[in-house]
Amino acid sequence: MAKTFDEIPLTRPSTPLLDRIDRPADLRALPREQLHQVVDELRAYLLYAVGQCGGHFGAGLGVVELTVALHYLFETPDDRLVWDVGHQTYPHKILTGRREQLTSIRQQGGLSGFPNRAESEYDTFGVGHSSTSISAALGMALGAEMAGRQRRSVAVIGDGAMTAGQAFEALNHAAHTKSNLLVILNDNNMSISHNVGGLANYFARIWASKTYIALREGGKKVLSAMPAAWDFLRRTEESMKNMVSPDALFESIGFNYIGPLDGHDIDELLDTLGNIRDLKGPQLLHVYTTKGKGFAPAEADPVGYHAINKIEPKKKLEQAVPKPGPLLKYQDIFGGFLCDAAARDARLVAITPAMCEGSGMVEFSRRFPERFHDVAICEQHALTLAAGLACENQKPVVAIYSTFLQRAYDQLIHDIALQNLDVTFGIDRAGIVGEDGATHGGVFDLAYLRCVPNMIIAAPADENECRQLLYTAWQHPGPAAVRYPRGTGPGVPLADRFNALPIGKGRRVREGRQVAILSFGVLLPAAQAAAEALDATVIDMRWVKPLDEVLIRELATHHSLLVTLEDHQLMAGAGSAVNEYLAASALTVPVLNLGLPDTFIHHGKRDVLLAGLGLDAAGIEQSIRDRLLGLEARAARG
Ligand SMILES: Cc1ncc(C[n+]2csc(CCOP(=O)(O)OP(=O)(O)O)c2C)c(N)n1
Ligand SMILES: CC(=O)[C@@H](O)[C@H](O)COP(=O)(O)O
Ligand SMILES: [Mg+2]
Repeated sequence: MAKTFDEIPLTRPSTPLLDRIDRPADLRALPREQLHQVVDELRAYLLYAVGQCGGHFGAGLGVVELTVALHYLFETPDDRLVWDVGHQTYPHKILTGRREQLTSIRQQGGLSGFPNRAESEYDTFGVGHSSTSISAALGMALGAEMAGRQRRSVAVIGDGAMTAGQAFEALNHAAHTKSNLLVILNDNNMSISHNVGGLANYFARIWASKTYIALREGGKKVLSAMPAAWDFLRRTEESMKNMVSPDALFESIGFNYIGPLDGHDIDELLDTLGNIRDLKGPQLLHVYTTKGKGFAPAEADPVGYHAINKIEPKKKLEQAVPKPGPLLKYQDIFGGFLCDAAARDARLVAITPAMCEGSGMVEFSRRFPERFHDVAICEQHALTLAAGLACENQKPVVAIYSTFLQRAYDQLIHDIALQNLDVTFGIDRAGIVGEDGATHGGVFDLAYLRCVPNMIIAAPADENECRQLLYTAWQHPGPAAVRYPRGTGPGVPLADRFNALPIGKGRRVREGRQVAILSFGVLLPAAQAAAEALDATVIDMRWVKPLDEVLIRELATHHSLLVTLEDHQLMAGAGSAVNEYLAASALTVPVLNLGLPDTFIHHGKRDVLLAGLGLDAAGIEQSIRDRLLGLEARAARG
């Protein structure tokens, strides 16, 4: 039985076997009997390492045995192992040559928090957004077949990730191609929240039936001596089997279903995987695991321990679970808006694709359960569901991370904007998100929203403006989006009352001369600091669409340099919108656009990354000074 822990070790545990494993071949050289010790050492080291640096926690603990078994029986990296979401791959990274770097994970210059092809040959596919693993693994299987290569292809997907449409698109196609593909369903009955939906219930019933079968097997010996009782059980068994036959769903679409197995029984895993790894055609192995396995507090609170902060020495364990601080997070501003607006208007209904906690919706879900919908990891469904609600004159709000909204772009255009339906988007994690890195960057939403007719888009500068702009957007009788970042604001007090702000109107923050800084969103404080040094005008633009064109025209007339500032890709962002207006209006004032360059911004601390990109006060000031010098030099040349 695997060892369990009730504290996160603050000193590195002794891991003599693990220390000898610098790549899976070293693991495979060990006798099978030693794998129990490898599992215990790997779990102990994982606890220690994540305690040292913070990061995703429960999911990795839940796949320690599975990771060992997979790298032991499959010839990785030649056999392709594709993880889904990838937040559970810290054990995988430890076994594939990154044990000593694990404490650098999610830090600038350190390991990525997800599999990354540029990081290791064992990271066969870059993930971070869920439900892509089966498609990718099938593509690899087909690719190997085309190349005449004999290699195995394995996708490891969680029960949460399995709720997304793309997972079933891939299952459907795999059944069609009949490729040699192993899909391992890692079922811990958890998403980040508790998993929801018919699929989750189905999986739970399978497990219940497993218990039933164990009872039946156990009972057979006793009952067979009691014909009447045995007859009753057999009749009951028929009805139970129809209700919970585990293979019904997957077998009926063309997969050979195996399981469910105890995903923490390394011997059962090794035996089963050893038997099925060379079976032909699409196979689905269903394993049951516990999120947070082996660490009692995480097993008891898999939501709270989905990710943890770095454990500060001498601080108690509870410091590990992220707790609210003195400043409000933007997600909490959003949650407060939802509750206050819902209390006034029964038409408010809120939807999240499996991000209830991260979107600040826990209180709303408790106070208004009948108007709260966690639709599982189903962003496309979330948006069209909102469209349907709007058709019935409800006023739906979709809470969605900027990066995950990318997955439902057609639904936004085709189902909502084209029909000009009254759907409000609370777009969280807009801008650089920090430790989650490039897969989670919320840096494209202005580009992909701005060009959609009927959309209006707001970018608040602080907590109070966020609340008021959310209310304004929600009041608006059409598609409206408000984007705000991960983390806390500058501490601006919230006005109790809702106060709808004029749509498309900016706010003068500082009167200056020569230079006007047009700030779109939360970089306003940095703009203000730079403006003090430059005696520049500062505008909180508030709206990316519609732009405050009257204000821009006035600024262009009275300043010799306009500077746009945004936490978004420069290409097609808010600055581009200003440029387009100036060009269309034949206004020739010089413009300096400040924002994110045309590259992916990898993991690190958000503020440090922003400073590194020249988007802190010093960087903004320097960029403006450099541009002014350039203008002066050009003027001097005549
Ligand atoms: C498209 C997409 N939507 C949402 C998320 C956020 N997210 C990360 S992990 C997770 C839960 C995944 O559940 P499961 O696959 O069961 O993995 P577990 O954490 O239970 O091991 C979610 C919703 C994501 N990564 N990608
Ligand atoms: C793996 C994944 O996609 C989520 O766990 C994500 O990391 C959550 O991000 P936040 O921490 O910003 O809520
Ligand atoms: Mg799960």
